[in-house]
Amino acid sequence: MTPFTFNTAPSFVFGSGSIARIGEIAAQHLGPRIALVTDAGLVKAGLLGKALHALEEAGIAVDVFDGVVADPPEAVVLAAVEKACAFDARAVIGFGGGSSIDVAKLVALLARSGETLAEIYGIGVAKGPRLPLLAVPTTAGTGSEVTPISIVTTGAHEKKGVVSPLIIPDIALLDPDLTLNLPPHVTAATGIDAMVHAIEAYTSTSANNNPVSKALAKEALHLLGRNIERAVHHGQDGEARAAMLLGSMLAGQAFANSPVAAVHALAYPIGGHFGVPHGLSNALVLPHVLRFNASACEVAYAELAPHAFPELEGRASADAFVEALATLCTQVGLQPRLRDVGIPQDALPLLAEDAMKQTRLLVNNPRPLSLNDVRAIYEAAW
Ligand SMILES: NC(=O)c1ccc[n+]([C@@H]2O[C@H](COP(=O)([O-])OP(=O)(O)OC[C@H]3O[C@@H](n4cnc5c(N)ncnc54)[C@H](O)[C@@H]3O)[C@@H](O)[C@H]2O)c1
Ligand SMILES: [Fe+2]
Repeated sequence: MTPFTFNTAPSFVFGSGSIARIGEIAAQHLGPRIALVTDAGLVKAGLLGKALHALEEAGIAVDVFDGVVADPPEAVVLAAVEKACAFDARAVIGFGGGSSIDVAKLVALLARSGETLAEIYGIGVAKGPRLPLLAVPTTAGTGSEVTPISIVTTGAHEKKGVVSPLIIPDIALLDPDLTLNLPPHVTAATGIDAMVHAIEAYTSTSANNNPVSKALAKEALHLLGRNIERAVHHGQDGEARAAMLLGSMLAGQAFANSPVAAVHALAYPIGGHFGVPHGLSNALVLPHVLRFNASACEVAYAELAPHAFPELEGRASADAFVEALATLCTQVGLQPRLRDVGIPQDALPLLAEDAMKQTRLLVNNPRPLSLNDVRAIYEAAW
């Protein structure tokens, strides 16, 4: 067996109602002075109330930064770091979707290490140390609570990653109740993102693709594929929400160690230039990238098919898997074409050029892509 390394968050707490334990957990692991990073939508939705109450009960001083926006730009990260430093925070909580958790990771790092954001982009560049960090996901999508990744949008509309084991949270607190009121469209987009993490981790050509990631990817698809429609159409279904949250975390663990590839490389420019949510960006290119990859993934896609789609048991093939995914994206209400989200056809060459800059992801794709291939995929997706 090929040697490999597997890193994940050292501890996580999972369960309905577990947010009530945040005070006790923070007191034990984070200490009495915490910067909490979130977005205003979550505050408005009243999602923070229980957590803040529990933290207060535990005698913890909390400074809330609620300025995170989707696909967070650099300025938001810098503002959050500044606020945490002014408060003299000794630990950080990221509370929200991938955007809030990604910003929190960088706050924990930059507020302690003195490094600048500009100098830590890339794989394994950050030096640390960082402040203790707890992640509380409120979407079932990115798996950011267990990944070594933080994605930031630069001034040039490019989505850049800070990738380092240093920013894997110390603890993740996963309470599916927090996701019960997630709107259907966000549930759908984030759920498809999680499925893409599992698929791309499974077929990643990374030298560190490994049997643990593969096992996690299959289990993740099992949970996500069987529950995404229920979660979208019956948002208050606690069992479906729990399965989605667990599935997204398992997919996160999988791709944290066997990194994602061309679906993400082609999705990022869509988010960077047109503000299309990350999961929807993935869904828009997913069937087209997988059709391109299919000749190199006949076996792998056929292996995954019955995990995500029980109806494909006994008649699984790469083609059936790809078409079932395309159908699923429309069944959960996601727009099928780039034109449906307002992307003009003359923007496709720019998107293709930017996608080619995502070399850290493209190197993991099971079939190599040229600029012409990427253009053709965007054309097919338009
Ligand atoms: N770090 C990683 O490993 C990783 C992996 C994939 C994607 N990402 C990044 O994560 C970001 C996307 O994160 P996301 O898809 O979780 O979305 P998000 O954090 O951008 O949130 C999307 C929207 O959903 C709302 N929302 C979140 N939780 C809610 C809830 N429980 N109830 C009601 N509304 C809620 C938010 O207020 C926001 O408006 C992108 O920047 C993407 O590039 C990171
Ligand atoms: Fe993703």
